[in-house]
Amino acid sequence: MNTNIKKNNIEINEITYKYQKGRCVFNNFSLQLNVNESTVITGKNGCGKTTLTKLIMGILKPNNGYIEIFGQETKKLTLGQIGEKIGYVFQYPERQLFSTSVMDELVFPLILKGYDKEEVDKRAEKMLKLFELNQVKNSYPFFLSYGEKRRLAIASVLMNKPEYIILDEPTASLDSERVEILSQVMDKLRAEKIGFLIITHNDYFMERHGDRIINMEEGEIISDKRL
Ligand SMILES: Nc1ncnc2c1ncn2[C@@H]1O[C@H](COP(=O)(O)OP(=O)(O)OP(=O)(O)O)[C@@H](O)[C@H]1O
Repeated sequence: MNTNIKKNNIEINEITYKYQKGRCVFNNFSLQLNVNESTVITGKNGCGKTTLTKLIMGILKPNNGYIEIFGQETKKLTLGQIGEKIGYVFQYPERQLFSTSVMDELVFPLILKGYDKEEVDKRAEKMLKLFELNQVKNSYPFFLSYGEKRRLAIASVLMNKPEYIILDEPTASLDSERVEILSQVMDKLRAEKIGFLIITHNDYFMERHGDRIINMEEGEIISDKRL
């Protein structure tokens, strides 16, 4: 295979996954995602969408088969190495917020990695403005509204400038105005050739952002089309 194609792919190859206390979610499941594209995955609750994203991020490990991101097998990478390349916005934003202020939530991970404080602060200020979080910048993330938490979760993932972004139900609890703000940020990222994997039930969002739309049912792909 051409190595360039491999490098631009997330390759999910014949994976089987069963939760310890649950049924088999995937049985011999394969899928290739082009990281320069925006792919939407949709499907009924419980069909395995979130499980798939967690498998790609290395949070869950397949029982059989393998997953490669940018030409490297995820089982040979640490969670941190995967997170450097792929930004993951959780379905429930409170699960990814851990700092004591909104500003810290944005800057702390990058400061820990040794980035220049001035540059990080500048990037954070841009995010606060973009996601309308300026007024709560000193608040404890735990006390934010659900919509604010979601916007903060997305902003903190973008701070890292990932090459690919997975968004699990990004429009849940955002009003239409804020869906539009998010859409415009995503348009800008697309212009910078950043691809997405978006899990959504929102038809408007799907059509606006999907180059490719995959419909799943019980751990299987039932349709896969390009818009
Ligand atoms: N920790 C877990 N332990 C056992 N079973 C689980 C666990 N998490 C999810 N499941 C089951 O695995 C299946 C797939 O769940 P998953 O959350 O991936 O679906 P989904 O398509 O993302 O659903 P939703 O749209 O509701 O988020 C479901 O039957 C679910 O009940």
